[in-house]
Amino acid sequence: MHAGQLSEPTQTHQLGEFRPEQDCLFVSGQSCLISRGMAKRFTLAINDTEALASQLQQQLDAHAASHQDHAIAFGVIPFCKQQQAQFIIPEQVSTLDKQLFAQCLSAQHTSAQTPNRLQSVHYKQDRAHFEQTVRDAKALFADGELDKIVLSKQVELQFEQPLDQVGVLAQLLAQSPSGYHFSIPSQLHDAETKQAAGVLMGVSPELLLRKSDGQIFSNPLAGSIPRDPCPSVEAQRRSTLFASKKDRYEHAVVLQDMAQILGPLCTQLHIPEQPDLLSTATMWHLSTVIEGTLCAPQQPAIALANRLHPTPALCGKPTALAYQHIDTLEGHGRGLFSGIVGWCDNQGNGEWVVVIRCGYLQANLATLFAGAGIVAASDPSSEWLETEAKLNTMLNALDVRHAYHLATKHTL
Ligand SMILES: C=C(O[C@H]1C=CC=C(C(=O)O)[C@@H]1O)C(=O)O
Repeated sequence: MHAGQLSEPTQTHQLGEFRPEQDCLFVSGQSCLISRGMAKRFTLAINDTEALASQLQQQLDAHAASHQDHAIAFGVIPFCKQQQAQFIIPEQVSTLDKQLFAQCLSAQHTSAQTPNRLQSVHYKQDRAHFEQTVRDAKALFADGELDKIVLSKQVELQFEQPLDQVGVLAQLLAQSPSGYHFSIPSQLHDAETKQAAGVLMGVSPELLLRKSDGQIFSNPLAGSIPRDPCPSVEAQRRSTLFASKKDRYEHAVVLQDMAQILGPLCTQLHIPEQPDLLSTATMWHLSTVIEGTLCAPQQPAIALANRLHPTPALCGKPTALAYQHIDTLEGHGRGLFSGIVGWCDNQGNGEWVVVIRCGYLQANLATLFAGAGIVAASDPSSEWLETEAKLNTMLNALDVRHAYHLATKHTL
């Protein structure tokens, strides 16, 4: 594997079956990093970045020494710094071309699978509650305490039969040609609590950090508008988003925070003055590509990513205060949602993206997550609609978008 980036795909032969409950997938650009089997599975505390980086290094070095190989770990770091990160060092890792992997997955999926039939929808936080939290947050802005807070909801979708996880992943690949697809076997909290196992699966549009040869890259997103099938409406939405002072502010707060953290760690840091627009299959976002050269090129990617996480794209500003308010306003833990997911190796390389546009899949249950950045100019109803639009990535992949909207008509 070349420093910090997924290497050119090396494997062109038949991949064999991908089993989401035990194999890991991380897609970046045209390459997929795919694991087979678990050599080691462990959790690590994340509230001390130095300790996290050195303990992970020990695990990777031990694996590399016993296998006379280069070692890679896949990991998920939760939103809350008091919880534990989950890591898997696989028995085998390969890189594969994305199109080829998508074809293998579709071929694997041709067996007579029944469609996912939605039985019920349960909001952990319904529309009235969510909009009230936005109003409560706005009162905090008025007091001058906060600049920004990200508020979120979780929706539980119960199905008649166990979910066809391979089918959901195949759909994510087919429907979202860009973005960072991931599928990681994980526990809802951490391996210690022996929670029912599940799979965290989705396609994140947001790169938190990639490290390559002492260079770092990040692509924070903040400020959003849903896409529209009609080209003229779509053009109007793009210009509305680009010109929106509220969205520009939401975005600027993220960049300021990242510049404060990365600036002292870099000999040069390039942050363009104006954002770009980035599209996913369902949303437009304000987007900025950040590039920097590290003062200490040997700093491991995991340490940099854990230092940046959570940015104000997922938490708020000031971070600690926003975090406290999220805890009370949302009223339920986020767990792995709005954490970070990615890979790292024993040479300090790695790539981490934020855990959004995803779901946690367990047997007949899919728990989906969506959040929205709230600033003083936010409108509660528009923010709710933004979170509904963000759910569409997973609703499309589960093939229940229509059924979901019928079931929740009264909330729109
Ligand atoms: C929290 C989410 O999106 C973040 C990433 C991009 C744009 C965002 C926004 O405009 O609010 C959010 O900060 C989500 O998709 O659940």
